[in-house]
Amino acid sequence: MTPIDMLLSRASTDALAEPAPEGATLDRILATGLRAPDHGKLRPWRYVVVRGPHRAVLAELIVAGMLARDPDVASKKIDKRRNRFSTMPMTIALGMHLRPDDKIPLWEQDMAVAAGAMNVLNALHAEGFGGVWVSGDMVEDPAVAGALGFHAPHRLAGFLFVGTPDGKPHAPKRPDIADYRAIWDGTPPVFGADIPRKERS
Ligand SMILES: Cc1cc2nc3c(=O)[nH]c(=O)nc-3n(C[C@H](O)[C@H](O)[C@H](O)COP(=O)(O)O)c2cc1C
Repeated sequence: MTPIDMLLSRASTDALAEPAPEGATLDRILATGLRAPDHGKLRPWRYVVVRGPHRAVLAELIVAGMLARDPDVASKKIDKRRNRFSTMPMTIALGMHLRPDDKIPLWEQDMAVAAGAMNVLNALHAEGFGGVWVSGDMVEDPAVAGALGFHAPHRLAGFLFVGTPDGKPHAPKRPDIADYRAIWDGTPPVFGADIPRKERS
């Protein structure tokens, strides 16, 4: 598979089984995150790997936050979240070590973290693993972020669920690049993606 075929074939999935990457393989995968563009060399990426019995501890923290925010939250919702966080082979909390007073704007720091996460997802795929980036109200929960080591202004950007894809094909239909690229001719381009389907020729 060429490198571009590898990038084009990556697909998010939460249908994940053991094994998840470990040791030197995991470090190599995470090291790709640190190759993301990073204006000002602020190095905002932080990865917290949650494995084994600690998954259930994180799941309970997340559930406690859900109940604190809404004591009437549906038990189905709680069960689903508890189950996901305690059974995914591995969760990687995506931390953002942010510097609000730096001359590099915060949005650029956020983007460096996002670019790093994308590299990690691609590296997982390249090594035969899989994953998905998830978020939700727990990302904003200071108790969850604090337990993982992030106190304001530092914060979470979400979680990667990581493991080995369950074997079923994960090949979602992708949009056509023709609708998302333009060759600029000096006038503002109109993208096919922004034209309602029924109005497209
Ligand atoms: C910051 C961020 C947060 C996301 N949060 C969720 C989420 O909570 N739940 C979810 O199903 N997908 C979430 N997604 C989308 C998935 O990660 C994924 O991109 C989507 O399912 C499409 O799959 P693909 O990556 O194969 O295109 C999030 C993506 C990003 C970038």
